[in-house]
Amino acid sequence: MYRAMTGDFILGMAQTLGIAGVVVDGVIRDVRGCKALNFPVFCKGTTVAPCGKAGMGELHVPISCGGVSISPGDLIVGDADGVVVIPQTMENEVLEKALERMKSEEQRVAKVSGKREEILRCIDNMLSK
Ligand SMILES: O=C([O-])CC(=O)C(=O)O
Ligand SMILES: [Mg+2]
Repeated sequence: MYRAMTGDFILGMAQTLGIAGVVVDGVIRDVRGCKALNFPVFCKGTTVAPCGKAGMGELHVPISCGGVSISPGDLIVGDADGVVVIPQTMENEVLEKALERMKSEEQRVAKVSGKREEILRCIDNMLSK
């Protein structure tokens, strides 16, 4: 069984210290308490097994999390669907593309919203590709 990387006690302290959120390349515990914190936490699952504390760790060094390389200064963005890492050097390019994508999604929804014929045309179009 995997051991927890953290639980509601440690996460509560992180929140109080002003940390914006936590991404764990592993599992956490104390789910009910973690949810009650209303603090962003991303993890692979949950467990009952407590953490095995192992030293101080390091700050401001490149890491690998979930198989993704992350350097100090990179943006970590998460929502209900998951987490992405945006390299600092690509920040503006990714933001620009994300805004374009949001706009085209809005247009796509507006085109079919409440319109049966448009929905059928849209489905035909998607299935013909
Ligand atoms: O397993 C641990 O010691 C971590 C824990 O429960 C917590 O932070 O609440
Ligand atoms: Mg605990």
